[in-house]
Parts: sequence; C-alpha cells; structure tokens
Amino acid sequence: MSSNKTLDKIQQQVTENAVMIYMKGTPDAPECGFSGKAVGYLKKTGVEFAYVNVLKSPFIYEYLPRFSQFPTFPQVFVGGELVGGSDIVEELYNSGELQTQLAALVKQGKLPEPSVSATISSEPATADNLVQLTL
Ligand SMILES: N[C@@H](CCC(=O)N[C@@H](CS)C(=O)NCC(=O)O)C(=O)O
Repeated sequence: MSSNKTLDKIQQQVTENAVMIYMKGTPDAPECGFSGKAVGYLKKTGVEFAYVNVLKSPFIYEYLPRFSQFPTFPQVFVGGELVGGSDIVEELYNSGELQTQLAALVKQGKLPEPSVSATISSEPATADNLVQLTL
C-alpha cells in the first residue's frame, strides 16, 4: 500500500474511532509489556475502543510514527488526537485526566456510555467493548 493511502487510512481510523490504540498484539493477548500496560488502562475505563495490531499491519507499523511524530508503540488516540504511549496513559489515568477526557467525549455523544457502568468505570472491559481494525 502506498504511503499516502496508509496515512489516509490511519487518519480515517483515528477520526472514526473516538478511542484507538495501535499496539503489538491484541487487547486479550498483548505481545509487548508496554502495549499490555496501555491497553490495561483503557480496559479499566470501561469505554469502547478500537485497536490495530501493528504486528499484523505492516504498513501501519511503518507509517504510524510518521503520522503521529511519535516513535514507539503503543500509541493511544482519543478524539482523533495522539495521547501518547503507555507511560503517558498511565499518568493520565492516575491523575484522572484520561477519565475526564473520555467522559467529555461521552457527553458530546462521540463515545457510547461505558457498557460496564453508567459512568467511566474502573472495571475491566468485556470483549464486547473491542473493535478490531485491520488494514
Ligand atoms: N515509553 C514508551 C515505551 C514504548 C516502547 O519503548 N516501545 C518499543 C517496544 S514495543 C517500541 O515501540 N520500539 C520500536 C519498535 O518496536 O518498532 C511508552 O510509554 O509506551
């Protein structure tokens, strides 16, 4: 796939999915500790999120760092904007800012209410919350 097509695809994915993680492996079977940490925090919020396993999407693996200007994986996007990797997601979760950002998206109708509770939950997400995207 050409670089422009891949960059367009990434733009589409982060626009169409209010919460996106580009990770190594899957939410249920992360293949890197950093990806496991980031996806663990997303699951704790209880919100729906989409993911791409970059190990199965070589074009995205190659071009995402160029798109985001962020060199490593995982990469988490909220509301179409890069949040960062696992360390930043951890900090934002622990400060409550991640939950605040997600709650704002729910309020704006850009993200469904978390399925596990009426508010942003600290319970783990179920498989129903996951949407797999591939290239
Ligand atoms: N501080 C980063 C560390 C992430 C990291 O070092 N990821 C490595 C290992 S998965 C990486 O993406 N290396 C480049 C590569 O695998 O292409 C974070 O918080 O996410």
